[in-house]
Amino acid sequence: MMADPYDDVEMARLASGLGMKPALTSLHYVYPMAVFFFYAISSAIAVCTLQTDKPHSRRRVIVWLLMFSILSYLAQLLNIVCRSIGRREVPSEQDTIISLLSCILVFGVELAGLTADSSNLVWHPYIGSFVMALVFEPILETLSILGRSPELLAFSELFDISTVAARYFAFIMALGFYSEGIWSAKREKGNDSERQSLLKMNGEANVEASETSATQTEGQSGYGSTTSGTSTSENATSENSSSDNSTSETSNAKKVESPWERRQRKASEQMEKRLREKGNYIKYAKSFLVFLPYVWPVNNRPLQTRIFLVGCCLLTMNFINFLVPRQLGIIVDSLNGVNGKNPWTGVAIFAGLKLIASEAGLSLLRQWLWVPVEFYSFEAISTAAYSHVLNLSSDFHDAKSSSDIMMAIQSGQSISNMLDSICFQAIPMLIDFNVAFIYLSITFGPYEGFITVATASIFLFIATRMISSLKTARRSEVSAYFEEHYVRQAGIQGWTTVTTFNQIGHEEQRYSTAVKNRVDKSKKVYLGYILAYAFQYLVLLSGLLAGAFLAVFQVTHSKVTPGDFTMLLTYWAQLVAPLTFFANLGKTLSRDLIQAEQLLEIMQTKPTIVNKEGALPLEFNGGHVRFDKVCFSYDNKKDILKDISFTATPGMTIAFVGATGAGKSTILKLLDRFYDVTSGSIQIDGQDIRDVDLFSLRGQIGVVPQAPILFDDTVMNNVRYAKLTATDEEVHEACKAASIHEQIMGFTDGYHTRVGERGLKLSGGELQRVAIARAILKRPAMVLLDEATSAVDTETEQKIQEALRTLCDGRTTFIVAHRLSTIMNADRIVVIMGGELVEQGSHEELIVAKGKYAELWSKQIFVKPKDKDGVEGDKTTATKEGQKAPTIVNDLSPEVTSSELAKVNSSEVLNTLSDSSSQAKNSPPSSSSSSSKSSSETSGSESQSRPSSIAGGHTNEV
Ligand SMILES: Nc1ncnc2c1ncn2[C@@H]1O[C@H](COP(=O)(O)OP(=O)(O)OP(=O)(O)O)[C@@H](O)[C@H]1O
Repeated sequence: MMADPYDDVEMARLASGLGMKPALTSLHYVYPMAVFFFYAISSAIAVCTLQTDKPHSRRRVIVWLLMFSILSYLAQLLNIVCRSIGRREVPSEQDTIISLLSCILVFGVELAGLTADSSNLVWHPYIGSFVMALVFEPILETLSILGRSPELLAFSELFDISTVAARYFAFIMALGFYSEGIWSAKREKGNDSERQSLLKMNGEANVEASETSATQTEGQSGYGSTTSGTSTSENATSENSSSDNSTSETSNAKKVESPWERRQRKASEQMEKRLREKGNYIKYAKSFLVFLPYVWPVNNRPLQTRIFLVGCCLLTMNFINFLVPRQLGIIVDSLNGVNGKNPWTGVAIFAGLKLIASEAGLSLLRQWLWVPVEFYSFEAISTAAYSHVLNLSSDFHDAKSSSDIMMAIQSGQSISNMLDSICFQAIPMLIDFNVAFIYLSITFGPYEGFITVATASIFLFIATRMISSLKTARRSEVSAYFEEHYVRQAGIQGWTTVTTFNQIGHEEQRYSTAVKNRVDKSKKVYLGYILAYAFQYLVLLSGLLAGAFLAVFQVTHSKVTPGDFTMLLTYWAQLVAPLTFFANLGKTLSRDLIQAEQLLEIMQTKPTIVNKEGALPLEFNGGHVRFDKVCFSYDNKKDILKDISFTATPGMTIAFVGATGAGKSTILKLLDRFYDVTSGSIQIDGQDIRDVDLFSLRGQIGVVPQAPILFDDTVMNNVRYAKLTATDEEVHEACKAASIHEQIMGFTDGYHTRVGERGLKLSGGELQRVAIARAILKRPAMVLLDEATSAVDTETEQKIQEALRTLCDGRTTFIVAHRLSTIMNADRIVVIMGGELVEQGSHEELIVAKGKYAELWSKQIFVKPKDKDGVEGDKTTATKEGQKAPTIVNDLSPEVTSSELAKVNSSEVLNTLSDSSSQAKNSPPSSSSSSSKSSSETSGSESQSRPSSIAGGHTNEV
């Protein structure tokens, strides 16, 4: 009679006789694990180092071959099951079954990776796995055959051997097709472009094209498209990435982009750009080390100790998470009398463990320890970001919208979030999961361990796929949400316009459409999530059922106790949270990363206007200002100022006249060092302003801007902003000097009246006088007035002129002005045209010179005197060349106008001044200084009848 071929004793004898059984068993476990680790690690490295491969023309065939290999493992498994059913016993080849199941899982994961729609797939993790299979499979099969007696070969063994051989062949074919695809790609590369375009008409090439277009479509979505690191890296280093980006920009340009979409797209593009620059994720992540001093409490021992204790709490929590289900099992066993333990003691221990694991136990302690650390990093990041932004220069603030900057500063929170996700959730959950896997494998055997890992893998795979499939829907929902927000905000902010134009109905309609759109999108996303969660829980349930069936089988065969079964169920319930968390981790991390990226960009921006090392404070000595061949460009492309040279002696008033956009305000900004000159230099009392301490320079200069901006605070605090230590009396005095005191006292709450956002509740004239009061309170050594009286009527202007007289008295003053009354009383008038200084001199000198200024001035005097009602003439006058002429407003009264006219016509004046006219036109710096000297002398003599050069009280004077 033939011996039972599957007699365990016989098998053990044969195998152990050959010493191969233990080796075979180990290899059964080692093989799938080795393939899995190789695949996981090499894929992770490929993602981190932004590796990509070109689209492979044989990908589809390789997918089919891999699918065949997976089926072959399944066939082997079925073979074992059938054999066991035939023998009416439980399969004894536990290691073989686990190995086959694991291979199905590992190669199944690879199959999913191969079929994922990514054209720039990195191939070496797959090819390496196939090679490993080619190495392991023959060894395993040989050991397995050697372990059997040759005479015992039955049909099932022959089937097994032929299945392995077929699979072996499939792996070889897969490698062959891979190499063939690489070679043909190389050959095609050598072909001319004409032939390549013809080839693209073929089926395979079309697949390639469609795959590429799929990637492009993903790239086109641009903003927020980096939820998966893989896709980011793929897009980032794709050969076509630049064209992708341009396509993306074109497509984005076509549709109207909301500010939110723009922000997201830019952040995403910025992240991709930096990734490309850095070359891999590791270097990219390293750039975030700039935040380390804000996150890690350097030199703060108490906080460092707290962090250490938090780490201990987390580890203890892991241990408790393991003890709780185990204790429940012990209680059940003690109730059943299995372990002979006292159930009361068991319950008391259980209660203690639950208390420690609860929100009132370790969790409370951990949070209590962590709160100061969390607030430390929040405080450190926020203040550092705010201070950094305030210290950045004008070029940065010109280029960024304030809302973008504010959003970026707030995103400091996302750095804490990222750390929180990784340190307090991801790492502890990973530990929990591994402990569960090991403990369940030990208690219930490797099948249970396999079920745990398989369920987790399938769950994570399905969850991440579902989340990414909902990405587009979610994105359009957020867009719709912001659209709704903008429509609502626009309606409320622009309420006056809406009401004035009688468009309330239109706005209501617009808003209801936006809300409906958002609700529709939200419903779609909501349903998607419900379905996704249902599916994920089905997977978990299947795993739980499989595990439970196995455990019940083992309980009924007395291999484990009912308590172990209870422990298993409790453990499973505990594992759901980590799995759900990991499924969402990629999404939350990439969102936080994009936000942190915005802050990183700002933190890496360096101010362009900085103090030179060892810069000394400005030594002010009267205020002798010299512009020496100053050239300037905002963008280093278009010249705004060209070779500007002039000097101002202490106490002099210089007025700048010129067409709008000529560069007048720019001159004032250069003087206050908001920007540095491109070439040439600006000196104050012989010191180059780039060499002196920036704050000491600005401390000496008082500015009254064209459109002053006030804080939404009281009048008192707004004026006091110029000198925070000023007393109420000093503020009152400054306001009196600015002729605004009486008006302020007339406000409902006097000096404690709030001025509204940006000073909205004040009139233009009030606003400018408050700004002048501020400048007076500062008591600057030099004054810059940028159209300080542009927004006011004549009466107010007179009051402002009085205020300015107080401010400018004895101080070197630079004025950008459009009013004749202001300009003609200046000691020096500088005419700027298209960024060039075309002439300079006093009013009389320029009239005699008959240049641009005289032309303009006479036009205003002759053609457009102020009418009786006080209506001003046109602000701009077109020149013959069609250019914008210097803007001067004739604000002189008819009486003054006629006396000025008489002055012009008086040959006496002309004769008197004709000598100096030659010096006026285009005077070089040296002559300019002499001219300025003569001017200052003139103004000095004039100042006897005119106390201050600027104010002078033109009505009296003329
Ligand atoms: N921050 C900036 N960035 C880039 N270009 C700028 C910036 N500020 C001004 N410009 C450009 O520089 C030129 C000169 O501007 P500036 O404000 O000095 O003119 P202006 O003579 O004072 O005009 P206006 O009389 O209208 O105030 C203009 O063409 C303007 O568009």
